[in-house]
Amino acid sequence: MQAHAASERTRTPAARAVAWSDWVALTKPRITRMVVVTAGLGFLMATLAGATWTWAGLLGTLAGTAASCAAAGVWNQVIEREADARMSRTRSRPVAAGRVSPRDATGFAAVLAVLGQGLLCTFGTPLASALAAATIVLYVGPYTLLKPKTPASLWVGAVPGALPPVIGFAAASAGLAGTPWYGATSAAVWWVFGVMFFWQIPHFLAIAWKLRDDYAAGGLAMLPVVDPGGRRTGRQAVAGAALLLACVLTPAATGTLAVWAAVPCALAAAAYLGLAAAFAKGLDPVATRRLFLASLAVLPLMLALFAVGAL
Ligand code: HEM
Ligand SMILES: CC(C)=CCC/C(C)=C/CC/C(C)=C/COP(=O)(O)OP(=O)(O)O
Repeated sequence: MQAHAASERTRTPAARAVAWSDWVALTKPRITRMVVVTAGLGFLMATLAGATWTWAGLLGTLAGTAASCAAAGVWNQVIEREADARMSRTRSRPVAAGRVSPRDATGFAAVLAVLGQGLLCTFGTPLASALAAATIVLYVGPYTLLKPKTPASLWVGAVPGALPPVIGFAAASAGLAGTPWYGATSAAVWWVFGVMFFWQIPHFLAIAWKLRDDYAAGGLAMLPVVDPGGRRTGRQAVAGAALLLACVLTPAATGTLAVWAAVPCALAAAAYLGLAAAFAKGLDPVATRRLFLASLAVLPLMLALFAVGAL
């Protein structure tokens, strides 16, 4: 019995069959789900602008985006395995915990990336595939590599975080270029990019402030780790929320977003800004939690309003 237990402990990850749950966990299913929803929103915006709707186009695009996002998440876990192993939130991840070898995970990511690009080229457009490839590169390259070095990684990571609606739009918009709708709706999609980009700043700073000890243990230079007093963290959260509000007011003023959609959107952004200001002032657990929870509520509301209110 003891000999058996010892041999269990000394088995390498490669020698043991990987459990299905670990393949699934490697794909970061929660972030992949959000990415699929926001890519679907971009696809919907293109079809509302007159692009041809097909189920094959939609499902192929969503599957291709999901596979691309999963590939990015798997590669990220290979690169960050040592940091992940030091943080309580991430130490049970499959590569960090040694249940999947970096080599197997890298192979899995490559298969997912090729599958994703194939699906996007076949059921979407080459432009959508190129944008997804660029999203993977930005996330796995600059963002992941900058995390241990500088808090500016957040502003870099917000780019791949905001690109999925643009990918969905590009996948559905074949044949749409040149039509009167195309220019207006593609402008609206870039405002959606802006909304998602700036929304992430308070979203993440609230999380990182709460988890600052964990990020410090992982050796990641998130803003709350290098700014223990929290002044810069609070200021950047307020700046992100203020720029988010500008991403609602500007398209409303230029006629890209209908006023009936812009009003509730602006109210949501203003409430988010108020909560970011309260967070910056107190930096207490209640204000931090409120800002995080508000981030989860305002994003779906604003994205839905942009999808139906874009002119
Ligand atoms: C720089 C970009 C981002 C970073 C660093 C980030 C980081 C995180 C982290 C660490 C959590 C876990 C919080 C916890 O365990 O308490 C989280 C939660 C969450 N994030 Fe983000 N996030 C980013 C972008 C996004 C984007 C683009 C979306 C949606 C499209 C999103 C949606 C969510 C949601 C819904 C949750 C709560 C539920 C869950 O954990 O899945 N995040 N985020
Ligand atoms: C279509 C496609 C390729 C989409 C990929 C987009 C993508 C992965 C966006 C994620 C945004 C982001 C920076 C999340 C945090 O990652 P993190 O590494 O800080 O999270 P962690 O701390 O949980 O590891």
